[in-house]
Amino acid sequence: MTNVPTKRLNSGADMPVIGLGVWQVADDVAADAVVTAIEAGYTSIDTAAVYRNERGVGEGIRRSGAEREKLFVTTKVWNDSQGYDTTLQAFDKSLGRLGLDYVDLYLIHWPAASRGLYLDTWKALEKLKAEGRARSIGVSNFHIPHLKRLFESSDVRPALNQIELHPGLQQAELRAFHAANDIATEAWSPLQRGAVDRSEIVAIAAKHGRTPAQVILRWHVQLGNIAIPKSVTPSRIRENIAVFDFELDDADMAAIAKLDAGVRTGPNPDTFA
Ligand SMILES: NC(=O)C1=CN([C@@H]2O[C@H](COP(=O)(O)OP(=O)(O)OC[C@H]3O[C@@H](n4cnc5c(N)ncnc54)[C@H](OP(=O)(O)O)[C@@H]3O)[C@@H](O)[C@H]2O)C=CC1
Ligand SMILES: O=C(O)C(=O)[C@@H](O)[C@H](O)C(=O)CO
Repeated sequence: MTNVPTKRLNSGADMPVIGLGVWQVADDVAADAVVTAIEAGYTSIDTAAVYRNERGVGEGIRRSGAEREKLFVTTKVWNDSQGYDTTLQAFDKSLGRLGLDYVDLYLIHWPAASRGLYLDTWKALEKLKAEGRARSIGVSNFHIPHLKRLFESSDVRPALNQIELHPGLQQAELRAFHAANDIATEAWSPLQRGAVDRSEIVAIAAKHGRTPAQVILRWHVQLGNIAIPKSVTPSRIRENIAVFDFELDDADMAAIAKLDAGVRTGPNPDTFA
């Protein structure tokens, strides 16, 4: 069983640097994946209302027998629930589906700026944090102007920003902004949706006797990112956290830095609503 190191968030919470993602996973499969992951040593699970598998995640948590306090559960408010009252209602529904009485992290899933509601949504998250029902609060897919607007309207900084981030989209400017403002960077699609077999990555993997996915996840860890690789394959679930007993050297890190192509696999946060 692997022990996953944690990162201290500005909320004071310690978040595992690798967690399990469950986008596009049905309830029953999610439950099995969560059990496998917890048995392998994961304590962090990333879901969202829009994934429609919060019930499965909750079921997996209960089936695993893990103590609630040892787990770190993240969920997110979807775009069509943005707004103060609607976010509070969406949160209650998420908690009900998960079968939990708090989450460790609640995120605004997308800024959806054209809806003009993310500042109101943030106020709702502040209330949930004050009540202890969301132990940390944060955002996802926010760009620097979205974050600056949030800073102007609130003294509570997001604990993290969950963004698309992988070797093909390295987000240097946004990561530097996070670092300067004590916001952790969390990488979604950290494996570029499974496109791990680039020749440069394969060569580094061969050098270390590791898999390409492990090289990419180790790269995230060494950059200081939190990563949430998704897998429903038990061997891969285990593989993806076995990255704490080797190190990439400067040449490896430089070779991966060169793979940045600014290419998104997902929507553009400036326009997605
Ligand atoms: N905030 C946001 O807007 C978003 C958040 N997310 C979150 O991030 C998580 C991860 O992102 P996601 O888009 O799922 O993509 P990932 O980059 O995690 O890639 C997942 C794909 O990689 C495959 N895979 C997993 N491990 C390995 C491995 N060791 N070797 C080879 N292939 C592997 C999986 O296959 P298999 O399962 O068959 O093993 C799956 O096809 C999501 O599940 C979700 O929790 C994702 C998108 C947007
Ligand atoms: O998976 C998520 O968390 C997302 O928000 C995205 O997948 C998003 O829903 C999308 O890609 C829509 O095409």
